[in-house]
Amino acid sequence: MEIEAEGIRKTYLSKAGPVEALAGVDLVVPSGKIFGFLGPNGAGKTTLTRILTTLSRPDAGRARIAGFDVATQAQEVRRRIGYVSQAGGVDSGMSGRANLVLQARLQGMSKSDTVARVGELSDRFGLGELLDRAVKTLSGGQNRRLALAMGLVHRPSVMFLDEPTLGLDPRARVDLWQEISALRADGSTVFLTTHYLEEADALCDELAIIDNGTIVSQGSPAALKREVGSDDVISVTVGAGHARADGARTEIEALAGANRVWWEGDVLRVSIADGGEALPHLLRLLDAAGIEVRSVTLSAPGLDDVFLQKTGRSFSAEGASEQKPKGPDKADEKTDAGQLQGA
Ligand SMILES: Nc1ncnc2c1ncn2[C@@H]1O[C@H](COP(=O)(O)OP(=O)(O)OP(=O)(O)O)[C@@H](O)[C@H]1O
Repeated sequence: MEIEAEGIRKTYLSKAGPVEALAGVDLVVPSGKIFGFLGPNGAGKTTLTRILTTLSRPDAGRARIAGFDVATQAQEVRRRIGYVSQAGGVDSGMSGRANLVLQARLQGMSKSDTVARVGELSDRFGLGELLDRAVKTLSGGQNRRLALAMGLVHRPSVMFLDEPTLGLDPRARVDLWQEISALRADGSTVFLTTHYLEEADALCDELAIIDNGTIVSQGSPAALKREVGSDDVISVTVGAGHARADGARTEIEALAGANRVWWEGDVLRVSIADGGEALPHLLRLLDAAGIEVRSVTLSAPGLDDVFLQKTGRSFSAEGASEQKPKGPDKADEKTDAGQLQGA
């Protein structure tokens, strides 16, 4: 196992009183996988990431990376991990190349190894002439690619990415997903925090969902959705023949796995166990009844259904909306980042 955590607890003391960020977290992450740590804002994702990357100490519990204890063998851990925080750790006044070189030297790499590695990473991330521009002139997506390259300078086997696509437009987000998938193809383990449900679903082999400092569910996205057991919903917008459609209702209700059939205006909805399997049968029934079908959609249960069932609240209502990346001025980020760079 590449990452193991047991009983991790962390409470922050703030002026307003104690904030329990992690209330006993257990995790096991196999190597060579993309592991998603999904939860709404404030759930505890960054706190756990900082503990696993040796930047913060838990109040209780133990964690190991590649078999090394994060508290007592921090140097060993730091050699094996890369961490891209929400702030990115990139100095925006310097060029990308200067950032990469600085990072490599801080990691103790020789000059010749640094030059070779910067060249490799430049090719790999298509950075090219972007490397010689000041970082502040780069787009959000280019900036994230540079931050990812910086995290990879010392060839870590485990990458921690804290909200890697936060604030990016959909195109740049999908580009970055490809880069993250390529890390797995190279054999790295990726631990990724996100509050984007579709990102967790599309990218991760396995997921843990955290809420209020507690893991509420863990498994592959498909297994979590199966566990919830929600039906697919087929929605058919009908044209002429709407009135006649009710004549077919008994047969529609008799379709295998159908649990509920109802109308919303001119849209017929069927809640059914396996929508893909039932869809052709449903369309044949409607056709036989002389009903004009204008459009059809099939929606499968999503991770939002999993969150709803496990917590009793909807994910989107929990502040999981768009937000800006945290700046480097986030509490104790600067001082702690120095620890990792100095490793
Ligand atoms: N330095 C700190 N002092 C006091 N409270 C803190 C501190 N850092 C985090 N917290 C609180 O601990 C809880 C967990 O925060 P954390 O940043 O780990 O959540 P998160 O899941 O990463 O959120 P986000 O998605 O917004 O990044 C929140 O209630 C947060 O306000």
